[in-house]
Amino acid sequence: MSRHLARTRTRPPVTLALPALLAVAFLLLPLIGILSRTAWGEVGAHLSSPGVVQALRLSLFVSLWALGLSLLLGVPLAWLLARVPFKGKAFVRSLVLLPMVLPPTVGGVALLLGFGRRGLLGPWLEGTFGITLPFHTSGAVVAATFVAMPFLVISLEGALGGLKQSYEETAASLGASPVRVFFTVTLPMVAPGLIAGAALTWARALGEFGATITFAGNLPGTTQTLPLQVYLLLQDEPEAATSVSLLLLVIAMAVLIALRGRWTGTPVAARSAGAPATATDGAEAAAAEAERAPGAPLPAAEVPAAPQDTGHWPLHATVTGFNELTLDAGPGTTIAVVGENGAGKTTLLRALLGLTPRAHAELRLGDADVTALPPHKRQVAWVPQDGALFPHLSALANTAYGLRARRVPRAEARREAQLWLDRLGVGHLAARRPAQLSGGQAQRVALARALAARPRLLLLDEPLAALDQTTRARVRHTLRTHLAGFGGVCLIVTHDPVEAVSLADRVLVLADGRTLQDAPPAEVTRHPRSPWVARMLGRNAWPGTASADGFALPSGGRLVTAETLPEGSRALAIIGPEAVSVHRDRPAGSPRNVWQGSVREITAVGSRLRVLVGSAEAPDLVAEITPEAAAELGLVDGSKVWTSVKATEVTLVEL
Ligand SMILES: Nc1ncnc2c1ncn2[C@@H]1O[C@H](COP(=O)(O)OP(=O)(O)OP(=O)(O)O)[C@@H](O)[C@H]1O
Repeated sequence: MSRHLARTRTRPPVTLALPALLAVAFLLLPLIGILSRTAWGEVGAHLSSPGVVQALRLSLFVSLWALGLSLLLGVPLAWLLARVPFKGKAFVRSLVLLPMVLPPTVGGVALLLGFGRRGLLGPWLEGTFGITLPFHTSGAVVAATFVAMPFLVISLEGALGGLKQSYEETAASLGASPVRVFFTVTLPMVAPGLIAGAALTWARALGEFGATITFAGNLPGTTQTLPLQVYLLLQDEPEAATSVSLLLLVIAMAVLIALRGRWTGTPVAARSAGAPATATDGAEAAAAEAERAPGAPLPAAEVPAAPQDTGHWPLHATVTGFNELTLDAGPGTTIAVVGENGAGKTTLLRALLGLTPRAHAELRLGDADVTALPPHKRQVAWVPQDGALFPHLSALANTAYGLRARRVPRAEARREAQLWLDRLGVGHLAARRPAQLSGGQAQRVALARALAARPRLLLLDEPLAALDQTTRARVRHTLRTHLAGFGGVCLIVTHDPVEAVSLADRVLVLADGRTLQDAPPAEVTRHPRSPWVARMLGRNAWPGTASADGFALPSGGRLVTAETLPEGSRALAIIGPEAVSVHRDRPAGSPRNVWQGSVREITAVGSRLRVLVGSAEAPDLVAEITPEAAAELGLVDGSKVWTSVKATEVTLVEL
């Protein structure tokens, strides 16, 4: 394999390879110079001389302080730049980067004019705190911090930028305050970027020269750090200077090799950092689940008692902005939210969470008006599409997260979390990290985590979308069982008609952010109010106008119907695919709607076939027939057929 790869690897063009090699040589030569001129026998003596030891100690002291200050100031600054939109952000970012491109001596002059004795802040610092920065070790710290902090800020900002915000938003929906979210979710998840930035910052502070000598001076034991020593030694003892340079070189190289380029802000890679394995790992995940028999949901009789608030939380919401709608639902109602792409489903959920300025929700849960509350105080739990399990926490710690955020003692929170995991059939996986779970298992843990947070409103954004068919059916069953005991309202965004019809008590159809239909599944299936919903539910839906003798199609065709609507009213004619008959020859008999056409597509749905027939006389029509019937008719793509629909099988829905 590797030999094959070596053979197929393309040779880089000489015009690019040559300058690149020259660049490497250009960077390498000075290092070779140091190595070749080092008096290896005397390195020990040079590095242990009192002056060097003193400078080394001072360098470590100054660089560690500079690192501490950079962390203290730079971490919040990086967070602000990455997370908060504000005016002048480009200017602040340029300001952060400035010390990286400014000649360090110019930086030193600027520091003198800012913090020096006669600088802007100097007299105040001296008068109030008795602090004089120049010619003092604290001055060396300030100079080192000035030049080194940008490395921390850009590295961390890059890492924060690559972190999906759904983790932090989910944490907030589980009740964690912004500060708690920052320390328990954000920081651990960007730890590689933070560590890399910190290492670079420290290395840069250790090597700082120009700003220090200009601003803090070159006083032995006070501000004379190792790089300043090198400069002095170069004049009197060049060999000692080479030995000290070698030391700094080794430290810098060691830091860079250890980081292996990570400082440029590598985002947390989905799978490796612990995002759940998508269950589209398919058969493998399903097989793994089946194999772990203890993972099957518990039969209702064996389900441990729900450790949740036993309250009942009706919902009343008035949403304005992109979404314009009012929603009322009794406790325990499950509502499927459906609509075309861009209809405003996610925006509605985010408005209820208080997470978007694009829509505003006046929200009442039970007796409490939570409109003015921030997301973490609303008790509205959210399960985003990918589950957003925190990759650095075990399934148990993930599930206990909401309880811990509500200050439930650790032991109690873990006990309750374990109960929820047991209820959802994943109790045996409590110790696993999300990366070690299949998609179906991860979704159950995400659901357990949301329910354990004792929400009063539950929002599930396409909870089963990432799962394969087998796992999807199993998790749907689990979901139905456990939503049954939930005392609040549950909104499930879905594109899957089976999910909408089988899970929900009501289907809320959105179009352009508004309610197009809000009715029980049976009613929506029978009387869909838009062609899109009808098609989503697998039905034929033809828009047209009611006429005296039936239904007029815009193309000029006519439909014979048993029911009638006031003449001229706009309506949808709904025809179930099972009500469409397919024939080889023109059918004779009772009054029927009959069209001639040709088969455009045949697809399998479960044990039946759906046949799409195109016709010049009527819109496209889908028929559902058995494979045996299809074989008898000899149907293939392009077959000439006749379709018929009884007048009594056409339902008219006034628009
Ligand atoms: N942050 C945003 N800024 C501006 N417009 C946005 C933003 N987020 C969404 N939109 C727009 O708002 C509309 C509704 O988006 P939303 O994500 O709520 O739709 P959806 O029904 O969830 O769609 P989908 O089924 O594709 O997920 C879309 O037209 C979308 O382009």
